Amino acid sequence: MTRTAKDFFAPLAVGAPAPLREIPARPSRAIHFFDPGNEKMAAKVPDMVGTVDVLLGNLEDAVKAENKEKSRQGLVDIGRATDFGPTQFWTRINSLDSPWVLDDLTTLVPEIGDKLDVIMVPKVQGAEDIHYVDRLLAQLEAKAGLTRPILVHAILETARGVANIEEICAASPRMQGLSLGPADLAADRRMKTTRVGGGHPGYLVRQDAPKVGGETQYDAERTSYQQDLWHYTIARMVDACAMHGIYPYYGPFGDILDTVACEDQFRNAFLLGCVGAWSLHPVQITIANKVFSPSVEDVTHARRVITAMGDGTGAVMIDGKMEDDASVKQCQVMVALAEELAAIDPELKKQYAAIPDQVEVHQS
Ligand SMILES: CC(=O)SCCNC(=O)CCNC(=O)[C@H](O)C(C)(C)COP(=O)(O)OP(=O)(O)OC[C@H]1O[C@@H](n2cnc3c(N)ncnc32)[C@H](O)[C@@H]1OP(=O)(O)O
Ligand SMILES: O=CC(=O)O
Ligand SMILES: [Mg+2]
Repeated sequence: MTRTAKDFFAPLAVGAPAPLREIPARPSRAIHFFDPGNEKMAAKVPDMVGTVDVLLGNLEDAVKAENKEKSRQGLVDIGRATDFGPTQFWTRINSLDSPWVLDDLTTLVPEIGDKLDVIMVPKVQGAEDIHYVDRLLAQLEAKAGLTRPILVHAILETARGVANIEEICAASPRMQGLSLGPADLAADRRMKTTRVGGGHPGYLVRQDAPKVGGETQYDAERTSYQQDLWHYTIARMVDACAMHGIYPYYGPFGDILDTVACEDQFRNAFLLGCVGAWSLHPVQITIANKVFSPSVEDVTHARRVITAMGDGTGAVMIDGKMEDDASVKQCQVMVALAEELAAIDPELKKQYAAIPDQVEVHQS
């Protein structure tokens, strides 16, 4: 028999901390990946605290098999030595079918479980994977005497994971969010690409061939438009996360030097409802912080609409556009995010604080 609603919020091991009833909305515009076993990267971590919303010590793909233990120990050392202040501290453990994951969890929880906010689980296929991690974490938390539950984030990077997205989101009160993993997902789906995220010049639609004198000119110059390979999956992920009160993220963008296309990909995700993206290189932190913070123009407009709409019902005209109960709700989302970010980002706080409140409206 499945667990009842009441059981859902009971700890899965005697002495484990009580599950959270709501996942806190903490800023996480960039989830910055570093290899804790790479001395050069690890040395930069203390100075990155406060400059990025999430620092994630990666133990999975991108860490060579022969370095798995070194990276795990590096993460323990960093976790013990670092005061993370306002920055969240996450890790990505090895996949559940790997020989390393059990040692990842049984080492990290007792050693630095009090510092870890979220554990990212790769290649999640269905609810059974989350149930396994959920119970094991409860046992380890109880043994370690932790007082706050470690949250779980799943990477959506298999076709089965996408098909089971709803049950994954609903599998545990620990579920914090989902990230799109476009590289593994492309391989698992047998997509014919060789990239880590981003678009593809071959995935396009072309303008119809023009007709001249009744003859269709198939050889004529025609405009073509590159399409977004990831639109379907991101949109699905956003809906599933919103429905379950957890947070969606775009994942990696592997073309580090193409900061322009990275910004576009991140912005598409932001507009569709994602709260952040992965950063693989320090240059991508700046991009994510910019893109996933509402612009001053958007916050200015949102505040004007909220002020004009009073109790939030009815319809008004602002700058020639109709605003009503539905658009004011979008504006509330924008302003709530701006306030949340202003609380941790002094520069944004200054920019948003300078926005005037006056608005001219015509009541309809
Ligand atoms: C599909 C997936 O699973 S994606 C997630 C897994 N992948 C990752 O986590 C990749 C993380 N990033 C990296 O490994 C590296 O950034 C690479 C390999 C992409 C590029 O590394 P480099 O060639 O060293 O980049 P570059 O020369 O520009 O680095 C400049 C400096 O930034 C440092 N740096 C690079 N990436 C990072 C990082 N993610 N975090 C902290 N420091 C970094 C470098 O060590 C270097 O330091 P130095 O100035 O002291 O020499
Ligand atoms: O882990 C991320 C991916 O794209 O694969
Ligand atoms: Mg992957």
